[in-house]
Amino acid sequence: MASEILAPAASTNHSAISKVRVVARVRPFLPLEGSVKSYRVPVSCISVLDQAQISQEEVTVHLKDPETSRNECYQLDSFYGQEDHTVRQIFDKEVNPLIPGLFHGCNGTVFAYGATGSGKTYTMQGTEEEPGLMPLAMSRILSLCEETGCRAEISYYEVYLERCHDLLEPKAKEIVILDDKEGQIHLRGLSKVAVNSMSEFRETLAIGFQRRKVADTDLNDVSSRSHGVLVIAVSSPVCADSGASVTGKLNLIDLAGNEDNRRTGNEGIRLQESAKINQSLFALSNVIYALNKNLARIPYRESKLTRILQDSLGGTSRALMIACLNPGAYQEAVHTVSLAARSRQISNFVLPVHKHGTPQAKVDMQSKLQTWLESKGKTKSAQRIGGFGSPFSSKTPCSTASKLRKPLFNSSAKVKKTADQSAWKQEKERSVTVAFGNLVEKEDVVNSITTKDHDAVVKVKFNSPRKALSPLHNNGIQKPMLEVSLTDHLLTANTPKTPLPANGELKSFGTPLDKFGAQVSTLKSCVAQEYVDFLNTASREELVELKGIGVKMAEYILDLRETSPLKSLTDLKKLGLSYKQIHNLFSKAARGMFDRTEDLPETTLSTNDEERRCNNVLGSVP
Ligand SMILES: Nc1ncnc2c1ncn2[C@@H]1O[C@H](COP(=O)(O)OP(=O)(O)OP(=O)(O)O)[C@@H](O)[C@H]1O
Repeated sequence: MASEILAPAASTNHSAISKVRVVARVRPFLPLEGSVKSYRVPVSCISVLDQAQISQEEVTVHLKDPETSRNECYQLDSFYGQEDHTVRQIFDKEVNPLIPGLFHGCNGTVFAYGATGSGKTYTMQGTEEEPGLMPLAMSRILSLCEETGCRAEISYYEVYLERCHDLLEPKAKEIVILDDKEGQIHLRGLSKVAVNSMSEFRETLAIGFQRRKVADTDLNDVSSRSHGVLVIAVSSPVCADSGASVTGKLNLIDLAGNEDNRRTGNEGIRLQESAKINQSLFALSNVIYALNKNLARIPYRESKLTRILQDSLGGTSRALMIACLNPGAYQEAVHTVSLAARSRQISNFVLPVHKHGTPQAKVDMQSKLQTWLESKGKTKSAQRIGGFGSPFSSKTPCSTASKLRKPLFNSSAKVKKTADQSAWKQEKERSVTVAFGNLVEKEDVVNSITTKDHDAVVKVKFNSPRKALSPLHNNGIQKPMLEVSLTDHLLTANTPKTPLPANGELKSFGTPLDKFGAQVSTLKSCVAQEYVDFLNTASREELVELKGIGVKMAEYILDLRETSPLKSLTDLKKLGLSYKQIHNLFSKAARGMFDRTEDLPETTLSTNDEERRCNNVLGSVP
């Protein structure tokens, strides 16, 4: 057994394209369920269309609302119904096959996804009587470690209110999520504990379980308020010849559940937790959507959860998703299974992670991947895999994509840059364009831009379910200035850095009043854009100093602008600031600019003073 496990990766071919495997697990009805709604035996809304399919490679999951008879079908990889009582069955068929790969340096991720109360924690942690996937996996890994002389270490952390906390060795400092140039995720500050036996494992983890945030809600007495992640790392002994060691990691993730707050009865902190949970799960659905649509930019940075799952969705880990289902909750089941079905389309490119990998090996693997993709007619995916998380790429995930995006900004966005704008800023603004591709309400293609850079033609589609910041197409289109009201113009001013029109250009505006109106309008637009630029570059402290932006909003802006810099002041509205707050923010920034003379401290201003003030304002316009 040991020799089979430690055989070189090449001979056992652990490097491969690996689709995310998705299975459904339906928990049984709980004692109180069913009797609440009626006295009849409760009927499950979830079944498999053809029972004979269960042993096949694909199953059709049928969801039917017993009250309205609405129904839907989805294809998944496997199905575990209410009658399959043991988690061991899932372990043997689904998780166990991932374990030998760890000993070759391949990473694996198992994550339980589903609505609150659907049985995620039960499946992952289990109970004393029925161990869950976490202890079952540890037990198997320990027995293989014994045979092979490998070492096992565990880490356990939670993502609570968008912050990562070590649960084995609590610290004041948050754990920092980093990715290396090969796209691998690293957690700075996370402790590791060596584990040699199951009793050590249980003892260590029990403390972590107690520290994890759990609370009583109307839908679950022991509802997880955080995403909990157990990492089991397996390291081979250091090779005497090469000094190399191989480490493979298994992430076992118990996600917090989607919550419908009309039903949870959540208030106060529970509601805040719930908002963060739902936000991160929404980010997860955006990532899955973007991967399925082969979008050039995958919004991993929208939440901590998607950051930690980055390597498992479109990266280099093997991944298993367990869609946990409550048999009495039709709408929740539709939501969970539809996302699960979409996750099945995602491909990862699994390869062993050797601490001392040779460049030659990487090049060979790249050509292998390229050949495979070309044979499948999937060269677009090759670009993505090359760009996101591929160990073949020496560039950061953004760099490949931004190369593709570059011409978009030169030709269609028509952004006028001042000489002092840094390359960093340009890069950020580039990423805005594609980021907005993911932010439009309808799933239909609502806009597409074709542009040329050298010989390549890049077509970017804007087709995502989410609406957030300004869509790109606003960028190049300007309303005639005189038709725009003052506040309208301030809040939508997204023509960056337009210099004031020269007198000659204003002739077409007709009367002197029209000209003046146009100049004022442009001026405001410039100041608004300056302000947006400031918001995109200011430090946390500078943001906090702004009236109306508290610490939380400052941090939210910092987080968000990493991937989707603000395009206009309207974006602040979409971040949750009220119209009045934005107005106050802006008017403070532009104080003095529009004051009437009687508002000023001096009652009279000389022409020179007015000129000077005007020059000051104009001086800020590039
Ligand atoms: N297979 C099962 N057999 C028996 N009881 C189960 C099973 N799965 C779940 N349960 C019970 O259902 C309830 C909800 O399960 P659990 O806490 O695991 O849900 P969850 O999805 O983790 O919820 P949350 O997202 O709120 O944390 C618990 O009381 C649990 O004991």
